[in-house]
Amino acid sequence: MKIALLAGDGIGPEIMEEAVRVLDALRLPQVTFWRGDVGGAAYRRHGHPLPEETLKMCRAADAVLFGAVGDPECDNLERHLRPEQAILGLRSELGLFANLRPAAAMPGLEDLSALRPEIARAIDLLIVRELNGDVYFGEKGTRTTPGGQREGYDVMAYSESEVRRIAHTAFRAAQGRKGRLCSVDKANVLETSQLWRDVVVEVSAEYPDVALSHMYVDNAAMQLVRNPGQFDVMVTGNLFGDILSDQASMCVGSIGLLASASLGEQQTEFGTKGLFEPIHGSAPDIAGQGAANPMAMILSAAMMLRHSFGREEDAARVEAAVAQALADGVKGADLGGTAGTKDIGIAVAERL
Ligand SMILES: NC(=O)c1ccc[n+]([C@@H]2O[C@H](COP(=O)([O-])OP(=O)(O)OC[C@H]3O[C@@H](n4cnc5c(N)ncnc54)[C@H](O)[C@@H]3O)[C@@H](O)[C@H]2O)c1
Ligand SMILES: CC(C)[C@H](C(=O)O)[C@@H](O)C(=O)O
Ligand SMILES: [Mg+2]
Repeated sequence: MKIALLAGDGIGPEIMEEAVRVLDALRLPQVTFWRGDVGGAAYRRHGHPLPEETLKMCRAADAVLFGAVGDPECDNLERHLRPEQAILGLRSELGLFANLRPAAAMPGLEDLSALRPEIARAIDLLIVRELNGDVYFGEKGTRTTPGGQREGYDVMAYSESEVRRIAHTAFRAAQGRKGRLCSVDKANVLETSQLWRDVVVEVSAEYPDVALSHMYVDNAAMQLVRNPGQFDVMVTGNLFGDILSDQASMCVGSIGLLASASLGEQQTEFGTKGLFEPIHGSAPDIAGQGAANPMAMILSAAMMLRHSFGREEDAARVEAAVAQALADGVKGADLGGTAGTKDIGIAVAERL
């Protein structure tokens, strides 16, 4: 099992260390770790946020464990050299079009939520976010209007094949859960969304056992706070999924808790090749302080064990250890506690 570790920027290296601690503690057979440079750190060393050797390493690996990228000192670089281009580049180069972002309340830990416990208790949802298209990857640039003003533009587009393949992923996910799928779009305004909705409806004919509903994204943002328990699987585009998943994290408790899997179609001898990362970023405001919560990173490693290595039992062990650590009061500052990054990693490893 070849795992590429890309720690990246800011809190990335701190949280990655704790995920590796937990993986080491599992004593998995035949694991090889490769370490690669990515993001602002890679730009400084190699002049590019996604150096060719890092991409090569990721192509050769069975799975990629990714920390975070983003560095305020790089915010004025030309866009193609900015740290964020590394994660966007990996997602598209590796064909990772399906981003699974689960958000579930942990029993007994509903008081972590920013919502009232009786509302938070019911949260058990999965956001299926399309990851290779949308306004992220359309033509973009700046130009001058006829009136002489500067104008920025980013083209939003989805082709029907892009929508179809993520719809299949979402329907299949719903079949394995409670059988409900809510497609989130902005079809009342956007042509891209109308096509999205039409294609999702077409695909639904193949899944008569899944109850499909549609919701506009503004309403979905409101419903996530009003009654998040109504959702089972939500499927949406790249931009809406990015925003809604950060919001969902606070419904559970903290952005430091939410993991993700980015999957494509490539199979390895162990499972589906994927990239696994917390949904949060490099958190420059707390980087270097040992204050970041590594749980989202550790839970991303659990998702890797499940999806890329078929090790469901180990994945469940890690998830249970995280829940137990929280139940025992091991909380980072993001959850109002005092535990540091390393304390949390050690506490999880001890509870495996
Ligand atoms: N996939 C990625 O690598 C990724 C994701 C999101 C943002 N980013 C990048 O990260 C940089 C910072 O972006 P941002 O501030 O908007 O988002 P962020 O997710 O990095 O941080 C938002 C807030 O949440 C806190 N936070 C995030 N993760 C935490 C953790 N594990 N423990 C405790 N607190 C945590 C931060 O301290 C900050 O206050 C930017 O450069 C952005 O582009 C990268
Ligand atoms: C860093 C950025 C490109 C990224 C995204 O927008 O996809 C991040 O916000 C995420 O959620 O993974
Ligand atoms: Mg995001």
